[in-house]
Amino acid sequence: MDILIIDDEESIRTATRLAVESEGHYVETAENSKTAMMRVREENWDLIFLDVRLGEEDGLELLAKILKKRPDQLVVIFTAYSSVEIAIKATQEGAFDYLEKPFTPDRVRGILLKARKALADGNEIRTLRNTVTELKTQVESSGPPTRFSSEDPMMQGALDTLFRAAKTPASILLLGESGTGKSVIAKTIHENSDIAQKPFVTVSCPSLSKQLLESELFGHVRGAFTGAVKDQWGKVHAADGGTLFLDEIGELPMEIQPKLLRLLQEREYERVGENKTRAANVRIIAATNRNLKASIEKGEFREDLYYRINVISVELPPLRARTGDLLAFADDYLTHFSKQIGRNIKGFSPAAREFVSSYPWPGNLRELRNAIERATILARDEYIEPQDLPNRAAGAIGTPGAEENKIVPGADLTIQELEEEHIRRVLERIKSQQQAAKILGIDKATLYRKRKRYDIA
Ligand SMILES: Nc1ncnc2c1ncn2[C@@H]1O[C@H](COP(=O)(O)OP(=O)(O)OP(=O)(O)O)[C@@H](O)[C@H]1O
Repeated sequence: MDILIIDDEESIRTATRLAVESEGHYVETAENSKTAMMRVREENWDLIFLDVRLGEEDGLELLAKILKKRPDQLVVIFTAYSSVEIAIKATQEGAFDYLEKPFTPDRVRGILLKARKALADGNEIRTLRNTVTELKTQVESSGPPTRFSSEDPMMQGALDTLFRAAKTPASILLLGESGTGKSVIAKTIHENSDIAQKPFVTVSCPSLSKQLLESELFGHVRGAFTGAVKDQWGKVHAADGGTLFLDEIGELPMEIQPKLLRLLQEREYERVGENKTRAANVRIIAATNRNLKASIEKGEFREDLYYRINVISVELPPLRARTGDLLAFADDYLTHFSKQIGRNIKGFSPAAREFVSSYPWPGNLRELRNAIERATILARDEYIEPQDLPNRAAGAIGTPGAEENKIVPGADLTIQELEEEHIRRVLERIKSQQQAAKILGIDKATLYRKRKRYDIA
């Protein structure tokens, strides 16, 4: 584990360092809260030991700051013998455990074991969360029928290229705004390929930490990192002979990019913590809503990797540019959802049709689909009316009933509605996901999950 010891007394720093290092962990120390916070901001620490009294400074105040920055951080508080109240207060305020001074190496060992277990459990929970996201995506895609015809020349060209490329082993890069159907197309390309009988495996690049993502892709061996309690194969192995779909590849951390490049160039990879080189036999389809050329310029994406995945690249136009297709999608969704919930909705009123055609649908097909599903449930009559469509859409074209102004703290809103609207507005203003996540006080992976949950483009 990587461990930070924060104490103003040199003797305690040294004693703890020796006890921890003798167990094979990496240790750094800090003697005041300023240095400590700097290291907390810069690095991920598996465990932090923190003295409750840091000279003139209050260790509990520092605890609060650390947990604000990193809510899942494990912090063990050093307390003086018999100050039980402080130990209780610290654990109530989020400390993982406490250690009474003077302590024995055995007690430190006990805490290290407990921390290792907690980290392993945390990793498992994160992996499970990711699996749930995947399953949700699968359930979502088993919804309404998919339509692969278009009135729009750009979309026709894109579909033509994709269906021709499907039969070849070439890597494909799908570009387009969120919700334009990149994941659905990736699956369809696989189903129309010669390897359709083999697995189709998705990796969501932003939804995991760098370390978990690397292990998710390539697998790991026992002991490769904290929480790697047994050998595990990755998704490259799971997709053997089939297609590996890298969703949101623009979010792939720089450190993993050379490994993906090697996978594409040499068809080789290694599991994390192992030297044995393994052969990879997968076809890669990647998708992103980012401008990868701009990412290259900013030094966030490798140019050589870009050229490797860009063999066949296809841009899916946003829904607002496919006006000729809008109503066809809306009708498909309506037919599907009214059948699903057993309602006999005959169609859209002329005003609702006008509405659907003129709203820009920034969340693209995903937003349209959700709006129609909701309208099918809410419709009072046999025809969908504008007021059955979401308020956001209504507000956008100035229809009475717009409720934009009701989105204020203290109004009749659920916390979720408030959160959704806040995230939406920050993202409308701030284009960089990194910066938006910073403003919102969450990490990029959490922002990604929330965007998916609320269908925010
Ligand atoms: N060809 C299609 N026909 C009908 N509906 C579609 C089609 N493609 C996508 N959709 C609908 O839009 C939803 C979003 O599609 P998808 O997840 O593929 O978008 P995406 O571009 O991958 O989004 P993101 O960038 O956010 O991952 C799907 O769940 C589906 O309901």
